[in-house]
Amino acid sequence: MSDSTAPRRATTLHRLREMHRAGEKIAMLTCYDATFAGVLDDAGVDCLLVGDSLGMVLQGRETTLPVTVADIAYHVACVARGNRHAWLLADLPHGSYHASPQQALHTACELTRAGAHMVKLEGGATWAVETVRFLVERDIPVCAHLGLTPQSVHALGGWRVQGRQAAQAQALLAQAKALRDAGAAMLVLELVPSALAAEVAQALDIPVIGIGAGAGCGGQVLVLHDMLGLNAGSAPRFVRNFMEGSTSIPEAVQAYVRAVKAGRFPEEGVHTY
Ligand SMILES: Nc1nc(=O)c2c([nH]1)NC[C@@H]1CN(c3ccc(C(=O)N[C@@H](CCC(=O)O)C(=O)O)cc3)CN21
Ligand SMILES: CC(C)C(=O)C(=O)O
Ligand SMILES: [Mg+2]
Repeated sequence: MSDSTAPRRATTLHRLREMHRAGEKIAMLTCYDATFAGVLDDAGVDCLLVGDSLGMVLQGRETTLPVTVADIAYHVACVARGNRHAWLLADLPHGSYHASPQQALHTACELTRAGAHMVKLEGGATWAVETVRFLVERDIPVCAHLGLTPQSVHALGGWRVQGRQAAQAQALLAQAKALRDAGAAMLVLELVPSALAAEVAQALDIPVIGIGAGAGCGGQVLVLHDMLGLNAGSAPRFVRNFMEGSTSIPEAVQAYVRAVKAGRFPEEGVHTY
């Protein structure tokens, strides 16, 4: 934990690497507007992600696939106005980076113009690795995303845990290393068994941020609405409602940050696979 008397500085990529080397867990939440950006930033959330999950939680769609670059850019601009310290990531939405590295660069620049510090893209196939390299060579920080990649939900056959079979697990580990070698500065691992996530996190020197991937990761991310209990009944198992035991939203977000930093969330066997 940093000295609470020192003025808080903006979270940079350099600072995230320092935190990771020092073993401090990184707390990330999704965020889609200026008011919540201020609340999350004040509560000590290190990274805000304008996720394409906004298609589901804000737009009411069944999947993230219909989300456009304009949708993400609009919410990035909103979040950037309310944020003061947090590192700001934006998802590259479905179909906005698959055609070519040039298309990915064009999309990434739209989002950096809107205020994003880093872009996140899904997948670990050769084309995705090449796209990561292309962006990083042009000084755009990139976060990779493996495991359950929601933009592939139809190809994967649903919201299913990934990497349960040994061959799948080895492929995921190899893809993670290739993405790191291509310059990805962060990796999100979604819905994978805890043991595999811990193995990946240990094999890489970059922060691995888990969602449904166990406490062996270098940090955690949740969808904001889920951790505020707004998805009750239909929330996946890896979600914890931090409004339980809190009397306000800022308090719930602080509880999330504390639980992540202390390694108390996620709990093995409760929120894990
Ligand atoms: N509100 C929200 N939260 C999320 O975490 C989220 C989204 N939306 N949208 C995009 C994806 C979809 N996600 C999901 C959705 C459902 C499950 C789910 O029901 N999983 C089962 C496990 C299935 C298995 O064992 O293979 C579960 O019981 O948790 C998981 C992730 C994660 N992402
Ligand atoms: C859940 C996170 C990792 C995400 O990609 C999103 O919110 O879109
Ligand atoms: Mg996403």
